[in-house]
Amino acid sequence: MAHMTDQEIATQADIRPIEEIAEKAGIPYDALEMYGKYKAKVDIHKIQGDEQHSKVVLVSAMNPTPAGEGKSTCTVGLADAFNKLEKKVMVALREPSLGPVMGIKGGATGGGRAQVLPMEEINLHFNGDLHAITTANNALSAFIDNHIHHGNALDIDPRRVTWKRVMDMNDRALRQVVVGLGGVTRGVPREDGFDITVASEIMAVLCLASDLIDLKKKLAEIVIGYTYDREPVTVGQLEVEGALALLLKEAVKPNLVQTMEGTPALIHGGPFANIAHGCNSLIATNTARKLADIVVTECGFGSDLGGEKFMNIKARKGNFAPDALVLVATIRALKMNGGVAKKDLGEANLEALKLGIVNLDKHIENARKFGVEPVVALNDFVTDTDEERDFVLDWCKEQGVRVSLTKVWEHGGAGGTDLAEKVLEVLEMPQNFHHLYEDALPIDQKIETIVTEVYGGDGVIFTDKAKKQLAEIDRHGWGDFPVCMAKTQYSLSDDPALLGRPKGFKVTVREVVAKTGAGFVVALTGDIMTMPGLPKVPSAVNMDVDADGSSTGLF
Ligand SMILES: Nc1ncnc2c1ncn2[C@@H]1O[C@H](COP(=O)(O)OP(=O)(O)O)[C@@H](O)[C@H]1O
Ligand SMILES: O=COP(=O)(O)O
Repeated sequence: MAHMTDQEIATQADIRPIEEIAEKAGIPYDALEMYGKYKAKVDIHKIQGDEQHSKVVLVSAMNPTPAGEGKSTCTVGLADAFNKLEKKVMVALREPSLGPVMGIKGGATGGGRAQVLPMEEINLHFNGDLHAITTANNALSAFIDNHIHHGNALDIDPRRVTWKRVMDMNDRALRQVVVGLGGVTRGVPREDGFDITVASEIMAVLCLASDLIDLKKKLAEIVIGYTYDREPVTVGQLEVEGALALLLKEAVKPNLVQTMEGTPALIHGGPFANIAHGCNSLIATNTARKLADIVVTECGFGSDLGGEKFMNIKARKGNFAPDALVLVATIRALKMNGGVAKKDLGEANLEALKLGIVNLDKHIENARKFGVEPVVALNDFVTDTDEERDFVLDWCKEQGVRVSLTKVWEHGGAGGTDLAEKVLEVLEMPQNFHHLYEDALPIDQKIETIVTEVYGGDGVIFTDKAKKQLAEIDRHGWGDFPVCMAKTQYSLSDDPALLGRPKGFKVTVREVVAKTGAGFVVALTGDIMTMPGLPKVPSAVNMDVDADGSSTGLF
């Protein structure tokens, strides 16, 4: 299998009609809205069940290499392992963005023998949710500029429109643009810019809404900018929340697909975890909780990003708690955190491993800060050496943390049964989950808490701009919102070059932006960008499609 690509493996897999998968999941046929033979959307109002009976296993990771350490792969493989152990299990994943697909990161459907199917369709347009979110976001931009053009009754200051256009592609050329050029018939000139769709507040609102009506309520509460008197202007004041909800009425339904071993999977919502909250939707997770005894779900990048935001944002707003946390680690990521250059990560290097393991140590500590017991999944690469594997396994045992040499990429569910057994031990333990901070803590202190407790930093430097924005947030009464940190995924700090377990650093917060529809405040740190750029040689150059529609190069 080593010579086969993920796409080749997925294409050769035995895929079942989606009705069979729905039946296995306990989803009634009349709740399905078919999207071809192998995909469907689910009408959640036709799903019965008690969410509280389900156990939630969250899959996070250590700080990753640019390729990713196998969270999606281990999420799928662990669920397949539970399936092999005859547990009633479902997977809840985020859906891919075309930015990383065409760029460098790849898709979000797992890998090897631990993938969700149909991989090509999921990684390209899937059921159209990302396009619907892009359209709703940009329709709002059009409504804003149209309002300003036609008399501006709400007195919107064109210099203070905070709502940005989006595109689901990495395009640095669109980070800053000017719209409304060409004279009086073409609108009012103003600066604008594009974010990538997965950083849109529309995405965040869709992921945190409980249903379509709640979505519409959250949409109405989005602040799109400020008046000349610095007062916030909302979507509700533009009276377009109904139109936006209409554009999203299909996208708000979760998508049912399957793993290569026939385990039911709900894929819905796809915010990145470095620039957004990095968790799939509450609708999908709660639907899975109603249907399955165990839900395996993932969050982006490491415990410092997706993990922290799952605990402090998604679990808080969803009023539930994770029952176990799987920390995916790889020998290659440990070596990178021990100072090995990316090009040399394939070479055995025990010394670097000993240095880099401090990064994993911090992520184990982070899990326990939330009162959630971690299980380390050492995601095994065929290039790893026994000496390296043994060092990590022995180290974990010395630290008193459960660890499993996980081979789901190579063997599917059969490669994850040891991991599943260890997770089951944790699921038997009493739940001790707690948030890191209470709602009433001021925003700046929430940020300080995250930086010192989760990142291991010494404190926060707020720019003058951020300080002014904090004061405005307090003035408008948004201080109770949780915080969504926008930070590099490579380092615990805001400096991507600081690997391992940096100490004595401060994080610089350059901007603090209230997302009043989603109900959180985004703190932009370091040089993080909300519109990524493409690499010099994007993955796109390896892609092709022939006359019968069969594609190549989708990793
Ligand atoms: N154990 C493994 N051996 C080889 N390749 C792997 C392994 N685990 C993951 N991969 C590959 O690494 C890439 C990233 O995996 P993915 O699960 O998407 O990571 P993440 O979700 O953490 O970003 C995928 O191409 C996948 O096939
Ligand atoms: O938001 C980032 O998610 P991954 O860790 O799955 O790339």
